[in-house]
Amino acid sequence: MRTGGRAVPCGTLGGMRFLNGQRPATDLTYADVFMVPGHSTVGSRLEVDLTTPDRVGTTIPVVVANMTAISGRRMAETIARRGGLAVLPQDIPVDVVAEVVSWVHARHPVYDTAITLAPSSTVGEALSLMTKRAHGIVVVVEGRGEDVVPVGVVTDGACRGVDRFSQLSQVMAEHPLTVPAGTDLPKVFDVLSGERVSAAPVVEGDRLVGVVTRKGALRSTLYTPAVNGEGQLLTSAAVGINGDVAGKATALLAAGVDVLVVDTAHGHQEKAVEAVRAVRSVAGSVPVVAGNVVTAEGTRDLVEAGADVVKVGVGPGAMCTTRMMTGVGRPQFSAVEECAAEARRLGKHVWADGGVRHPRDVALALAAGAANVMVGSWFAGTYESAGDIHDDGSGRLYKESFGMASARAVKARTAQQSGFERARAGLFEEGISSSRMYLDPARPGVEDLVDGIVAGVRSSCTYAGARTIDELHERAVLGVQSAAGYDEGRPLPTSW
Ligand SMILES: NC(=O)C1=CN([C@@H]2O[C@H](COP(=O)(O)OP(=O)(O)OC[C@H]3O[C@@H](n4cnc5c(N)ncnc54)[C@H](OP(=O)(O)O)[C@@H]3O)[C@@H](O)[C@H]2O)C=CC1
Ligand SMILES: Nc1nc2c(ncn2[C@@H]2O[C@H](COP(=O)(O)O)[C@@H](O)[C@H]2O)c(=O)[nH]1
Ligand SMILES: [K+]
Repeated sequence: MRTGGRAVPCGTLGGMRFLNGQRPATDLTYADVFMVPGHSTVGSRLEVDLTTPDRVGTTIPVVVANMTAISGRRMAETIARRGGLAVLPQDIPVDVVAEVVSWVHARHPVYDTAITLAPSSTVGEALSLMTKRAHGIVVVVEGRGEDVVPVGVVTDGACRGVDRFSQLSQVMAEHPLTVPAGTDLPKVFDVLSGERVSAAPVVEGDRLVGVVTRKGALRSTLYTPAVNGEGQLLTSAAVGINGDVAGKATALLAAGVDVLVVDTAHGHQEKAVEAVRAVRSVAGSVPVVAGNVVTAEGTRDLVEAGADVVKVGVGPGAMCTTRMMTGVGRPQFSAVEECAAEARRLGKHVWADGGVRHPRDVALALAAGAANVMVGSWFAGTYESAGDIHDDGSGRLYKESFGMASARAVKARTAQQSGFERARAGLFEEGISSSRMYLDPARPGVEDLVDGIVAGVRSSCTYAGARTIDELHERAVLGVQSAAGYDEGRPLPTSW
């Protein structure tokens, strides 16, 4: 594609613009801006294709941030099944990453992994495992390993008011409804609805292969899993910029990692640029994502070092104290807009990283030009995040989250160093060590949050008249609003 004799990568004609051409003099963040509807020929939100233009393999623009309290194996499996990607943190030892990656690659692209226990297991064990996943059942099985046969199903309701030491054989529903693998998904939905069960084991012959819920069957008709060339659920892992970067990247590649992320707070430092070069030199065709930066210059340096995707965001994260500690950072909407424009000029892409609290923020990041959006803390308060679940005493469930530059994370990351070095590193904390992320009782699973994001973004696209993420960026018209303007957009749960 050519404009005025200058080669422009596909999808960059136009780009977003400000209402009445009024580009503000100050930098903006998501809450500062709104999108105005434009003439649209997109007749249905289902006509919108949210496949990301960064070609990493995601079919929705959602990447789970590489944070220890959030991104683990269950998050990776669940989010990839719906088309997103979870990045495993740099602090996880390579052998553990290898084990997680091969486990995620072996998951079913349609059916959720079952929580299984033996008939002799206890109600206490079932209750402690039930909150690890959103589907709400434990499948009681006979047999070992991968070859198990379901003999019963236990729900949370069946465990209520029962002694925690009771055996599951005493409380399980025997001869449960099972769904043969491959059954037409609308039919699965109808059968589960007709039988008034929310979830059922899926079997091949007698053998358990997973669990399907009514919502899961519905979702599988709306979402396309993110998979690699072998059809396995997509995986990603982060590598830091210290030590033997090429060696660690090589080990991650040998483990089967599908997308590599070079992760550091200050991506526009020489050490980070060298780390990107080192990773690029061993990565072959595997996409390399690198960050974080907030300027066109930073973007250019990382792209020139070999990044396919540049990660944008300094200081917007919910666990992040960088701006309060240092005064450094940049309001995220403007950071994404500038970096995305530079990356597109170079034929590359950016991920918007941090500060996402509502579906609107994802839509606005894409309008600014991001190809994908990274979400951390918002997903901490879900069944699938890596942390353990707690009750705050009033019955509300929460998970603990912490920043990756917090004293807590630094302590874990520097465990191999001397006490002196660890104490010194701990002085430079730029994140909070403990926060409570409550589960929303109406949306306790990460897929519930993804449903909201995807519904919101599909709708944004039709308001803008866009069928794809590239078109949303090209067609978006943005305005700047006051705090009162933002407030007006909030729903009102009670009268005023
Ligand atoms: N997006 C964001 O706003 C931020 C994200 N984070 C996240 O926290 C985690 C830890 O990252 P990071 O702190 O880079 O740790 P890393 O362990 O990855 O190492 C950072 C390296 O960069 C050097 N460095 C130089 N200047 C800085 C600086 N201003 N801030 C941090 N390091 C600097 C450090 O040296 P030395 O220690 O000797 O100074 C160290 O060698 C990552 O997951 C990162 O993404 C952290 C902060 C901001
Ligand atoms: N300055 C810090 N930034 C951090 C820390 N831990 C994570 N992060 C960044 O935040 C995003 C996720 O943002 P969120 O608003 O969705 O939670 C993550 O990808 C990192 O870039 C930290 O300790 N300090
Ligand atoms: K912050």
